[in-house]
Amino acid sequence: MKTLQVELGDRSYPIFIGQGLMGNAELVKPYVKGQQVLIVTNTTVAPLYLEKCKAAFAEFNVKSVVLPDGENYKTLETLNLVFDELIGQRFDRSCTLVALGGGVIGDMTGFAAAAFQRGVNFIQMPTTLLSQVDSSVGGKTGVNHPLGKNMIGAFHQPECVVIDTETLNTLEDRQLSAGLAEVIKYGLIQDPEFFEWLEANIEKMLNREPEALSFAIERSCQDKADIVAKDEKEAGMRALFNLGHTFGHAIEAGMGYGNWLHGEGVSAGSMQAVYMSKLLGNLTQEDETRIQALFERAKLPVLPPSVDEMSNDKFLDLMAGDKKVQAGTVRLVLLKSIGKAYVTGDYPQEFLEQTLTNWR
Ligand SMILES: NC(=O)c1ccc[n+]([C@@H]2O[C@H](COP(=O)([O-])OP(=O)(O)OC[C@H]3O[C@@H](n4cnc5c(N)ncnc54)[C@H](O)[C@@H]3O)[C@@H](O)[C@H]2O)c1
Ligand SMILES: O=C(O)C(=O)C[C@@H](O)[C@H](O)[C@H](O)COP(=O)(O)O
Ligand SMILES: [Zn+2]
Repeated sequence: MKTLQVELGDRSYPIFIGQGLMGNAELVKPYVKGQQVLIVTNTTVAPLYLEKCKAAFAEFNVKSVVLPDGENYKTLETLNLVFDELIGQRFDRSCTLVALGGGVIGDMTGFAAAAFQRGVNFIQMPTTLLSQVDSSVGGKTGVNHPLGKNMIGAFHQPECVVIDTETLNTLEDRQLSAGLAEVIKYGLIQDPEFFEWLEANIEKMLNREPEALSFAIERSCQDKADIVAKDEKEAGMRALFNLGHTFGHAIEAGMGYGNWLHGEGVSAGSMQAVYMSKLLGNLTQEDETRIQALFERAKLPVLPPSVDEMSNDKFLDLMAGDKKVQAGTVRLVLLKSIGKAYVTGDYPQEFLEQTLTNWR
C-alpha cells in the first residue's frame, strides 16, 4: 500500500492506494467519527462492492442508500434521497458518510456531507479510474443544473481517500478510457515527464496492467494534492485542472448529461484548447499531432459534436455560464507548451470562434 498526504493544515488527510483495500476495517477505523455510518452508492456498484465495503464498518452502526446510476441523476432531487435517509433514520452530527462509487457518487456524497446539519465527515472510496485519479481528491463536491455542470456545490474535504485498485477489474473499457482523459490532463498542465511516460505506457494502462495503473494513479494523486495544498478553493492555480473543461462541460450539458462521459468531454475539450493554443502561437503542429495521438490511443474522442449536433452559438452560450467567467469574460485554460498550462481571458474572440468552427 502507498500513502500520500493532502497537506491542508489541521484538515490534512491521507490517500491510501493499494490492491484489496476495500474491506480493511483497521485502515478506515481512525477516520470514522461517532457510531453512525451511511454508505452512499448506486445500483451498479452496490451488487459488486456494497457488502465488502460494509464489512469494513461492521463495528459501527452502518446503513446504506442506493441511488440510481448516471450523470443525469447528479441532481438536487437525487440528493434528497440521501437527506431522506439521514433525517429519517435520525443520523446526528457525529455521523460519517462513505462515498462508494465513481465521481458522481463522490461529488454527491461530499455535497450531502457538506450540507447535512451544516457539515459532517465523509470518506471517499472511489471505484472508477476517473474518481481514483481526480474527483476523490481535493474536496470539490456538488451537483449539476440543466444549464451548467457542478453549478451547485461546496468545497468539503474528506477525512481520507481509500483507493482499492482491484475495483478497476470490473470497470467497462469506455469508463477506463474516460479516466485516462484526466490522467493525460496532469501531463499536459504541469508534468511533461508524466506525459512522456504515458506516451510510452498508455497501452499497458488500457490492458489494466496493475503496475502501470498504480504508478499513474499515484502520480496523478500526487500532482493533484500538490496544487490543492497550495490553492484549496481555486483562487488561482487550481483552475489549471479545468483544462478542456470549459469546452467539455458545455458538451456534457449541451448533449444531455450522460450522453458524453465527463472524460470524453475533457478529451475533446482539451483538443479544442490545444487547437486554440496553436492559433495563439504557443503550440506547434507537431505538439498538436502528438497530443491528439495520445488521446486517440487512449480510445477517446478528439473532436467535439458536429455543428449540427451543437452549434457554435450553443457552445458560446453554455461556455458563458462557466465558473471561471469574470466580469463577462470567458477565461480558458490554454497551453504554453506540453506540461505548462495557464489561465487567460485575454485572447482574440475570433480565435475562439475559429476553434469552434474549424476543430470539428
Ligand atoms: N470533484 C472533482 O474534483 C471532480 C473531478 C473530476 C470529475 N468529477 C465528476 O465526476 C463525475 C464522473 O465520474 P466517473 O467518471 O467516475 O463517472 P460515474 O461516477 O458516472 O461512474 C461511471 C460508471 O461506472 C460505474 N462504476 C463505478 N465503479 C465501478 C466499478 N468498479 N465497476 C463497474 N462499474 C463501476 C458507475 O456506476 C457508472 O455507471 C462527473 O460528474 C464529473 O463532473 C468531479
Ligand atoms: O479539482 C479541480 O479543481 C478540478 O477542476 C478537477 C476537474 O477534473 C473536475 O471535473 C471538476 O469538477 C471541475 O471543476 P468545476 O469547478 O469546473 O466544476
Ligand atoms: Zn474533470
